[in-house]
Amino acid sequence: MTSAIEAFDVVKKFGSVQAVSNGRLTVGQGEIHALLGANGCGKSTLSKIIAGTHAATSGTVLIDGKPAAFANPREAEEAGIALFYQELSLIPQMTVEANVFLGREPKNAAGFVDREKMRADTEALIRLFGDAAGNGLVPDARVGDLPPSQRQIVEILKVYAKAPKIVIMDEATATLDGRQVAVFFDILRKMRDGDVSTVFISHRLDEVFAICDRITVMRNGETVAEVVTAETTQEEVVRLMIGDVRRAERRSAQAQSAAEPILAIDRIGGGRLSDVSLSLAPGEILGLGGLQGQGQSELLRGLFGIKEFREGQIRLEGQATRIRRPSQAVAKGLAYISGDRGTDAALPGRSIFENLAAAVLVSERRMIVRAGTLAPRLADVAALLKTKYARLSDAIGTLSGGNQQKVFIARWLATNPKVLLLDDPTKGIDLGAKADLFALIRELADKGIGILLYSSEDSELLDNCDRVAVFNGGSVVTELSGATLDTFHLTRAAFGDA
Ligand SMILES: Nc1ncnc2c1ncn2[C@@H]1O[C@H](COP(=O)(O)OP(=O)(O)OP(=O)(O)O)[C@@H](O)[C@H]1O
Repeated sequence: MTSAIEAFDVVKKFGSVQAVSNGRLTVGQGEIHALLGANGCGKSTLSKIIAGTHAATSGTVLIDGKPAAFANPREAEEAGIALFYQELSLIPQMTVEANVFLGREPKNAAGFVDREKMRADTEALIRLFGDAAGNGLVPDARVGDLPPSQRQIVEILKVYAKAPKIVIMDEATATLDGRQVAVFFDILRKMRDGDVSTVFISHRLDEVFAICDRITVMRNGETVAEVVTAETTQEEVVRLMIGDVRRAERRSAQAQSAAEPILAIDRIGGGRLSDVSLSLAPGEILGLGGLQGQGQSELLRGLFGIKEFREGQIRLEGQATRIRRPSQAVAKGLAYISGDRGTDAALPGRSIFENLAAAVLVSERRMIVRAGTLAPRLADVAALLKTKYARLSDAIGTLSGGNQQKVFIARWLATNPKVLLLDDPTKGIDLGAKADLFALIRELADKGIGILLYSSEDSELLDNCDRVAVFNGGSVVTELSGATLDTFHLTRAAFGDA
């Protein structure tokens, strides 16, 4: 029997970025097939090539045994392929029915949009979800008024409204609750019975093992394995995802259990976060791990008062504390550094000196300073960071990204913080600068500062943290230290198999 999808030797370059270097995917008719791999390994790119959203740089895609060269998603759709977009494609100002049938509205004999049919068909689709659709999900509801889970259901319905033969579901369950996921899986199985083929992309191993017949694993742009779900284990699949990694040398965990925590957070919740409890010892580097967007940045931003938590308690050096604004956080000895330098940190167009001075001015509540008194203080801190600049009066933009980031760390050091909140601080900086930064971060920890570090790169956490709390769906699913602080345990917990 010919396969529904057969893709091989697929290469995709975006400029100098090689998103897919050797993609391969074979999906049978009436099969639910998982495409798995770490963040950024090329899953979305490969599936968008199959669905006609991207043109491959080279390679072969066969649909039902015939070469597919779709010029655009519309042509792929006409060939029976429907893609669920990770980044929702709905138009919030329009109704559910208008979104579901956008661009494909049913017409009556006179050639006008057949509103009754559109409504009836939308109702029938919503009924697929039964009670799990929840209140208010009706054809004439405005999509922008629906909560995220119902918007995601509308996106799913939009896919099935096309009566596709091949469906690509990219992170389609991300905001669904447990009952909605169960109903969605029933729908997937019914479609499978009707010979629809599904490519199922998910970061949740339990879902993959619950619903998928086979699993293709990608790593760094390459397909590395294809396995039959019933013949493998979650542990085996995690090993395929991470490949051969030599165990990182572990620094011996410092004896911190005796020390009173410098920061303790208890059952923090609200927004993406739910029931997060953590404790940070002085001198400790506590990593926040897991896949991107699982609540790590929200926690750091909340601690810095950028957005207040709805529930839970924070204690700083044993004292219950509320932090409503960044200025309060600074006054209490917290410092926050984000890797999004351009948006969060820089005073663009201003001098290195002004950028260095910003944090001191906030923490000391000073409006006017004489450069003469501040300059030596800040120059010392900058020197500590091995920052390479000609003059403090040069514009911040004259420094490389790595050196700019050092400036942003340096300016907080001048305020003598107790806790450093590092939010993916090395994003986009080069390897040498990273090594300098982490050496500095460890030096600061050795001075007794407590450090919370979120990094989107697992290796940074494994190489630099004393402990790592792994986030999944807004909660801490496990804490790794000592013998469990390795790639295998981190990946496994991040994918929900704690
Ligand atoms: N339009 C683009 N331009 C430049 N680079 C891109 C583009 N799309 C993807 N990339 C890069 O290609 C690589 C693969 O990305 P892709 O989105 O396919 O990964 P993924 O496995 O789907 O990741 P995730 O699990 O995070 O969704 C990444 O390094 C990404 O930054």
